[in-house]
Amino acid sequence: MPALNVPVIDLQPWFSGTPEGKAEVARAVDDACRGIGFLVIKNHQIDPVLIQRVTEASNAFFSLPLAAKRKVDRPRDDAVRGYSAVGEEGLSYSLEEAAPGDLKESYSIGPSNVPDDDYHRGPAAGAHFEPNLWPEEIPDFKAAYESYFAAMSDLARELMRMFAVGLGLPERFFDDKLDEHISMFRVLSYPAQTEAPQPGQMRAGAHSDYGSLTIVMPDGPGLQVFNKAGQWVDVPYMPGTYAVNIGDLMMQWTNDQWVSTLHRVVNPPLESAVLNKRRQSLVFFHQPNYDAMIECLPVCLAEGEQPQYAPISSGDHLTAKFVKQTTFGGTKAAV
Ligand SMILES: O=C(O)CCC(=O)C(=O)O
Ligand SMILES: [Fe+2]
Repeated sequence: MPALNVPVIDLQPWFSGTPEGKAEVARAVDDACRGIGFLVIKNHQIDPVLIQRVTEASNAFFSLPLAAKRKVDRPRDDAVRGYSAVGEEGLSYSLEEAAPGDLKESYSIGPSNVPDDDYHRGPAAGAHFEPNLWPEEIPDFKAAYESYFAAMSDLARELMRMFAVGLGLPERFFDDKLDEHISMFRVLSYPAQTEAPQPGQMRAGAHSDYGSLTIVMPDGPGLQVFNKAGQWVDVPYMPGTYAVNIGDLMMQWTNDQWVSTLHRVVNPPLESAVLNKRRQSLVFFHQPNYDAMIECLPVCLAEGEQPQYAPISSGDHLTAKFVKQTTFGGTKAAV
């Protein structure tokens, strides 16, 4: 019987480092990834002061006048950097569903301090190491975002180690496929709603994520996940915890043994002064090195079973998702 609700997993035994503690956490993580594709983690070791700094820098950015935000506008469809305004992205486009744009604005960055060599700047790198944009109005913005990106990269590597142990692989199996990861960090700001949304319009429409895993720090409820019984259930909101989910790439790597689940962010009740307020979430989309090959893990194949997917590089997998979105959405693609 798969899990129908999102489990809360305490990572302390993993970080304490005993073999039993690590095995226990890895087993719980593996169960969650098979059953519902989502977990909430506590004792994740991320400094609350850093979370606060990024939160405040983001509050300051989204409070700027639109013209100031437009100075760091997303440069191109294939370059997810900088600012996107309300309604410019629709996550459900990736499902080939026509729906109005999401009721959110966002700011995105990728890796910083990228070396000027062929691997990072040559044609094979495509737009994966596109330079970041920085709003000059907020002094701590760049430092806070870069530190947070680095902290998330470390946590994601640790989660991938839990994944490896949970799947029965050596703990460091994924390490060399992540050391040049092409992840994205996005802060999403969902404004308080002043009028009823259009039919089908949400803060974030139903979608699955693309990459290996996503680490989300919301500042309030609203995130829901579609479980194997066909019900939308709330992801437990507990201040200070992260929601983690796996993306399509991880599902493919495990030959569908793990599930990349549909999720969405629902609208607040329009009339409620308490619940209808701006919602901000810090979202880290982890994506392996562009040249890492995503090829059915042998531990995920039963004897005589065939892989369901042809091997593909992480970079091509991501690019294919963007192409699908821009083609269908006809507007700037979301992540
Ligand atoms: O804001 C959230 O809680 C989640 C957003 C999300 O699922 C996404 O941007 O992919
Ligand atoms: Fe998502």
